[in-house]
Amino acid sequence: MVKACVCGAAGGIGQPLSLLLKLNPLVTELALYDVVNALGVAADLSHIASPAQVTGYLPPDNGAERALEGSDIVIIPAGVPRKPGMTRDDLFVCINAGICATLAQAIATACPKAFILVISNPVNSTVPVFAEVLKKAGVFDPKKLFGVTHLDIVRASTFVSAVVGKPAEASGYTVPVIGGHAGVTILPLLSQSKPAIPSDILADKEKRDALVYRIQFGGDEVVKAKDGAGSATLSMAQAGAEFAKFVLEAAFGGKSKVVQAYVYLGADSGGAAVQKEIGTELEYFSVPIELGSSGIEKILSLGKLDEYEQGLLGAAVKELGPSIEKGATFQPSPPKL
Ligand SMILES: NC(=O)C1=CN([C@@H]2O[C@H](COP(=O)(O)OP(=O)(O)OC[C@H]3O[C@@H](n4cnc5c(N)ncnc54)[C@H](O)[C@@H]3O)[C@@H](O)[C@H]2O)C=CC1
Ligand SMILES: O=C([O-])CC(=O)C(=O)O
Repeated sequence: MVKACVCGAAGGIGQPLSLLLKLNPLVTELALYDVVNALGVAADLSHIASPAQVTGYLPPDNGAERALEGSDIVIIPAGVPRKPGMTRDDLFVCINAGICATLAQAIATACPKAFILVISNPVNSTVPVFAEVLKKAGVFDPKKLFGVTHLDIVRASTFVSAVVGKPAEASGYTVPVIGGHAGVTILPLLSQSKPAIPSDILADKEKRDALVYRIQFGGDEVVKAKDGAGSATLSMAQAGAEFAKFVLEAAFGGKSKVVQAYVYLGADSGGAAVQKEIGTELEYFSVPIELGSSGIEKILSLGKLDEYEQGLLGAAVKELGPSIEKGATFQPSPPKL
């Protein structure tokens, strides 16, 4: 029996993400929480013939806590998306930090042992918000908190295939992406791609710059194309559902998996060795992790970065420091649920 809860389930990401979770055979109970339309989305999905029993919850009568109660995994795409001209950082002050703090508090009360997958932006700061609220409540488990950066990995794979000139499905490029989830903090390790990217592409600075830029600013490409109607929703839903599947298969299906996610590297996390590789004691970074039955089984080495990637690392670290600080020091005056 596996209970999944989606917070922000009626939104652009929330709806297709909930659909994909409804289709995941490991999920037997799916609770959908939102401040609007959660009951409608739940009724709609409940007509699909798959194992998960779907229920919807709105804020009245502690709806968030009732939705979260006993959840094994919570996936959070609640909050406001970007419009053209905005950075992800603008969303923090806007409202998302407060929403995240409120939901973290509800999780601490209702399902403190759940795996927590944070999609709400800016991930570089919202994950520290979650960690701080959970720490204060005495229930923080660094092995179970993930900033979802999986869309960057999905994009890297797709864009590399396009440059190499092979269909994405057939070529199956897997490119590790480390760092954070905003602009230059997104650090694709093209030199570690499997299969390897042809060396003439990596050696061509202009081609490599363009490829790296597209991966780092893929989110902006969608924000611009949607022209005021939000940011990536469908690709994010697919990436979020895939990442959730990896976590669930490792926890409940006996299948361990190595992926990258934005995780806590501070005290007692097992992150000291990777902090040495990064060259600073940043408390959060997207790093390769081995998933197992209790979440992060092991934080793994970044592997060898080539000279080009070493150059990108400096810029990523410089921007991440203040973003983490902002999240970690956020003083919640949460909106009413
Ligand atoms: N991590 C990543 O790679 C990505 C993150 N995002 C982020 O995901 C978030 C959601 O994006 P969209 O789904 O496009 O936005 P959306 O506006 O379509 O949906 C957000 C949903 O959250 C709900 N919501 C607002 N306050 C809430 C609260 N206190 N509790 C529960 N639900 C609440 C809204 O009612 C809405 O249904 C944004 O912050 C966006 O920037 C988007 C794409 C990729
Ligand atoms: O760009 C945005 O605001 C949404 C996002 O995080 C992405 O698409 O990577």
